[in-house]
Amino acid sequence: MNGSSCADDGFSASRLFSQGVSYTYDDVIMLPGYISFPADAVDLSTRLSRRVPLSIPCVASPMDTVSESAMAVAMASLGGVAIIHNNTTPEVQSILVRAAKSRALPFVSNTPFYSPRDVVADFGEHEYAIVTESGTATSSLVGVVAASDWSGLSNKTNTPVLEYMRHAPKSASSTFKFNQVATFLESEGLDFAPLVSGEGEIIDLVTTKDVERIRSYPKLGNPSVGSDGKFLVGAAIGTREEDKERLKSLVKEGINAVVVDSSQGNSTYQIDLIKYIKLNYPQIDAIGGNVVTIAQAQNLIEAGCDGLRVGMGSGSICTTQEVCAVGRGQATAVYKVASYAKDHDVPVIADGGISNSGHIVKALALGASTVMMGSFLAGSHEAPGTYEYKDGRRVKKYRGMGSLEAMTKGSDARYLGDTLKLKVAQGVVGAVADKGSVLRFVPYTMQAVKQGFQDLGATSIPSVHQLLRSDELRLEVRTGAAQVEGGIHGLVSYEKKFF
Ligand SMILES: NC(=O)C1=CN([C@@H]2O[C@H](COP(=O)(O)OP(=O)(O)OC[C@H]3O[C@@H](n4cnc5c(N)ncnc54)[C@H](O)[C@@H]3O)[C@@H](O)[C@H]2O)C=CC1
Ligand SMILES: O=c1[nH]c(=O)c2[nH+]cn([C@@H]3O[C@H](COP(=O)(O)O)[C@@H](O)[C@H]3O)c2[nH]1
Ligand SMILES: [K+]
Repeated sequence: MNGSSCADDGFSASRLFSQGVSYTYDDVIMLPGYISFPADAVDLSTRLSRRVPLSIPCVASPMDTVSESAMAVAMASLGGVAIIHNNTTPEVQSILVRAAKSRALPFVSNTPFYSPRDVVADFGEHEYAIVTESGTATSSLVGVVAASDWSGLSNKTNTPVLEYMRHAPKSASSTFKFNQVATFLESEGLDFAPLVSGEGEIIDLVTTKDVERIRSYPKLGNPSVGSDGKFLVGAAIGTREEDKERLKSLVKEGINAVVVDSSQGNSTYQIDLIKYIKLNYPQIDAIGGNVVTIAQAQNLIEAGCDGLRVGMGSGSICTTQEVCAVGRGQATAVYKVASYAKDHDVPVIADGGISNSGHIVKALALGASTVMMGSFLAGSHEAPGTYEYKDGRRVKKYRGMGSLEAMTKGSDARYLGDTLKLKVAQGVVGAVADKGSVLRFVPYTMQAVKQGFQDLGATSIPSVHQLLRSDELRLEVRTGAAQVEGGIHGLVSYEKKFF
């Protein structure tokens, strides 16, 4: 044979990933395809698991510095989903799910509640407080206090709320969508309004500032809403006997999917639990993991899982590969597991190691249906915790769930009093830079992913999977020098702005 053909250019994934080398996203590069459509024509809709559709392939990781109620409502508003972490009591985790499920707007204000008889010692950073008969969300609304009302008091330590609150404020329905709330505040000429549910529970307080903030972000697409008409919310559980009780209360709160959280999912504990979930809660999608091999995936799929979480040691805070010498390069892991899972109609979540939009394009092109992110979302406005300053930079704490600090946190008996008497960490505690709101940077990230798909010649996630399976997708390994060349290099200084 003379000359070269297209089939000689680059490698198919099946060939590239069968040479005994563990590759990660940065090791590989994809060769461009043919463009016959605009980037905006790319459709990123997908599935988290067998029966949970999403309009964007983004999942917030079940970590206590990433996914609580505010992340859940923001991700669902964007068309993604968050998995509420389980590093807390079942009661608190259920409250976090309920708070997300009860909202229809992409924010949670954490406005405090007081009774009229209370004396406010410190208003903190809050702008408003809600006053109800008994000081709880479920008793009747009597007023609202603004921080300015409180700060103007001459005798703060002796004045009950009743004496300076604003009486009987007009409230809006907690089921109002963003535009309805905006119209309501405008037409009533209000600066704020409590949001009240049909059952009379006070869900939150919305202000014109919130409306302006949300308006300044890119327009929201199709939100993730379940058959109950509420935001899609997932939750994580462990594999202990007591996790069955935890699951029971999470199901009561209406979770749409449960993630069985473990670094090594191929265990008798997880297999038994997945079977238990499928038997007792057939309506809930059960996501198993983590796995990085076909054999692990096979066992969890046989147990009945509806989704698979792929990644071991690839996370930014992970030390598993260092500590246990077990894991796999993330590109290889995603490709191998997805190649097997697709034959069983089980979507794959590429978990960990995502630090830019290119990694998301690669994960999806290698067979994943979604990506799960920790550090990428942790510095956001919606992540739990408050901002601090480190060396002049605004940062938020981000920690591994296998870090000593997370393992010994408060009430969780998962590790305390365990058979494992000597605790060894598999994660670290760190901090990530302030990234602003996920409502702003996730849409830009998705636009970048669409541009990557356009370059590949794929109009959707199923279509990029088709390119992969037909061997039309061509890849190569990048040498160290090629990786340097692919990054920013040779400049005396530069400013990197993503959007
Ligand atoms: N994706 C990754 O690479 C990694 C993730 N992590 C995260 O850290 C956290 C902790 O992970 P793991 O330590 O793997 O948690 P785990 O709960 O799966 O395992 C902890 C220990 O308990 C044992 N165990 C679990 N269920 C049991 C049962 N019913 N009876 C007796 N023993 C049982 C396990 O075999 C293991 O020794 C998770 O949030 C996980 O996602 C940790 C390390 C790596
Ligand atoms: O080895 C580990 N030790 C840990 O303490 C730990 N905590 C989380 N994870 C996993 O990392 C994922 C998030 O990774 P990224 O920050 O890279 O998105 C998460 O989604 C998890 O899969 C851990 N892995
Ligand atoms: K790592």
